[in-house]
Amino acid sequence: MQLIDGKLKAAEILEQVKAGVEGQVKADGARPGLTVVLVGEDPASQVYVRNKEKRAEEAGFNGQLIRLPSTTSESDLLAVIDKLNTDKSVHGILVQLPLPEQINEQAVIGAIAPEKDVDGFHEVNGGRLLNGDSRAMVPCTPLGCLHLIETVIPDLKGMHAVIIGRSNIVGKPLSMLLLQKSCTVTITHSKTRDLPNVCAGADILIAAVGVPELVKADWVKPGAVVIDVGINRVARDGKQVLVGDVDFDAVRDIASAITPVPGGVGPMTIACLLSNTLAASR
Ligand SMILES: Nc1nc(=O)c2c([nH]1)NC[C@@H]1CN(c3ccc(C(=O)N[C@@H](CCC(=O)O)C(=O)O)cc3)C=[N+]21
Repeated sequence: MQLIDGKLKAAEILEQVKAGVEGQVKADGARPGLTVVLVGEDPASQVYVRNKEKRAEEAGFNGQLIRLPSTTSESDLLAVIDKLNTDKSVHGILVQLPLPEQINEQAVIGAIAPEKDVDGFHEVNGGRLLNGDSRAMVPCTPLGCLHLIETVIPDLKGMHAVIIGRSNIVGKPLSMLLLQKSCTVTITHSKTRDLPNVCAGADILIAAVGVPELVKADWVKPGAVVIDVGINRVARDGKQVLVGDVDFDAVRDIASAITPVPGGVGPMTIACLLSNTLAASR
């Protein structure tokens, strides 16, 4: 079994992005800028946002974090986004999800200028991805998954990819990326009948449901490539640990290659975010 090292691949991408950022600064004197908007104090969000800031700084971006109280109204948040949309020093805008319940997420995402939507969540970018339009800003986690898959399978033509999870941020966009690479794509979800058996037909199995260690050994075809998008905090022996959606210890000897959690898809998400931001600044 080959361990797919997301940390290493992410570091490679970040080196390239860093060089691109410096090139961009020399070319037009302006440093690419990423603004992250964090509403409320969700502890997991705080960790992610801090990681993003760190990586952005290392890669030479102008990073800005806007913290707003959890009581912020939708119209106040929309006003902040309006300002960022017209600010020429801001090339990428990321509004950390989830948002507090008084705020409509789709309305907020739809208010971001599509060319600054480095998450790729705006409906214009979703539509472009669906159409295979190269102007699409592609969501970071699916893009990171694709890069990791391509490190072990350079030519994806005709491969059967099975995705567990149909979310707007992972399952659906990833299905479009893999279809574009001429995979045969199956999207499964909570109502799928005989899920283990469907998964066992996969050459490439991607788990993105948020159920700790759902995927067991007999769900995996021998030699399959397994990508674990899950990040679940669970208690084990009185300690908090991170586990994925795949039962790693059971599956590792059946798969030909597998991503770990942590150190797999997570670091790739951040690397792709910064690569999207560099592209936005161009
Ligand atoms: N608008 C928006 N865009 C996002 O991209 C977005 C978001 N909202 N909300 C939350 C999720 C989650 N997310 C992660 C990114 C990196 C790691 C990551 O680097 N994880 C490390 C471990 C981190 C740890 O130790 O907790 C790893 O897997 O190795 C995890 C999770 C981005 N998200």
